[in-house]
Amino acid sequence: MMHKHAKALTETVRTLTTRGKGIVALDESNATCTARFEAAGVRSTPETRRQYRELLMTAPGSEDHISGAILYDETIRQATSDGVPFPNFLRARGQVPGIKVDTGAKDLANAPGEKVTEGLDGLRERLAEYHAMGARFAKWRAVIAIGDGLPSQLCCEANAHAMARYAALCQEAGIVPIIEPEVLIDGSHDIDRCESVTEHNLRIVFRELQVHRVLLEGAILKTSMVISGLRATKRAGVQEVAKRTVATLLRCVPAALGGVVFLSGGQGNVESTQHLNAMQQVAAGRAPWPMTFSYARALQQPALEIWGANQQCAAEAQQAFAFRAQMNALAARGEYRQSLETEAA
Ligand SMILES: O=P(O)(O)OC[C@H]1O[C@](O)(COP(=O)(O)O)[C@@H](O)[C@@H]1O
Repeated sequence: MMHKHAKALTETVRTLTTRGKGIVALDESNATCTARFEAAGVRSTPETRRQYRELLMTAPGSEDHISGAILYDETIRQATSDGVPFPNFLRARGQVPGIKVDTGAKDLANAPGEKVTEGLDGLRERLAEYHAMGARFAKWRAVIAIGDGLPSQLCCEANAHAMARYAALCQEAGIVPIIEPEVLIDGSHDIDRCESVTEHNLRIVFRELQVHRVLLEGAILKTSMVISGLRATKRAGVQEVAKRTVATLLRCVPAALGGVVFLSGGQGNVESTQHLNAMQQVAAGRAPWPMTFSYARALQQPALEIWGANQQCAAEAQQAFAFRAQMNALAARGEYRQSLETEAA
């Protein structure tokens, strides 16, 4: 069956995964944004959130490295200080505006310690509105926790089902779905455990996408890396993470998929860049889909610290953001070297 929006969807995928560019996630829900602002010493209000997102979106030079930005419902309705709606601003700069459409991960009934992501109610209508505002891609994040006996089959299946329904509705609206099943880094598990959970879960996700007739060419996977738990006694090194992640993706992700992007999930900034670079090198000539970044924290953190300490330092914060975007853009080509971090300083 030819999908009625196949052409538009695959074009959006192509723009988002342009070689040497990646996606910035600016879609923190108000609760997450407030927690990050408070840690940086900033009061979280609609206006401070708008100022901060404007600072990042308008950072000079970042447009060379960023293909699209994921916005939050509040943000997509906001505008630059000159009154240009954010989605219009992005489009004028050649960047694709995107929108987070899930309404958050809630406790999953009968599954203690596990969550299911909500947001399907009214989604068709919300997607039509976002499309009219200029959004051409969307994001939905499910969280899979590793623990004693976790994740359960129930949790993986409930989340995959919801994600597939979300993806099908997005494509019906001419919007590229980013499907983000995040295997959380929290815990003391080793990399073997992360690999088997990631593999098991990805198989369920792609089976469900197929059941719901999702056009793989018009969809993007946003995944966590195969990595040791944060509290693991012996954490795997950069090369190991790269090899395991690429091997797992090659095993589970159909070749027809439009692209694979990574979340940073609590890794350090430089660490996230190193991992992307190493994965690109490991995958060279083997991966059938483009791979790039879709980081929130790993792109924003230095900028937020500068701006949080002194809101007069907006230009410096912008430089810090554009710099991380540049480092990750190099990593997306497999051309990053850690010495570039200090050379620039
Ligand atoms: O506020 P939420 O919905 O919990 O989302 C948290 C963040 O997680 C992400 O999916 C991934 O971000 P990180 O790269 O910081 O892990 C972002 O897109 C999003 O802003």
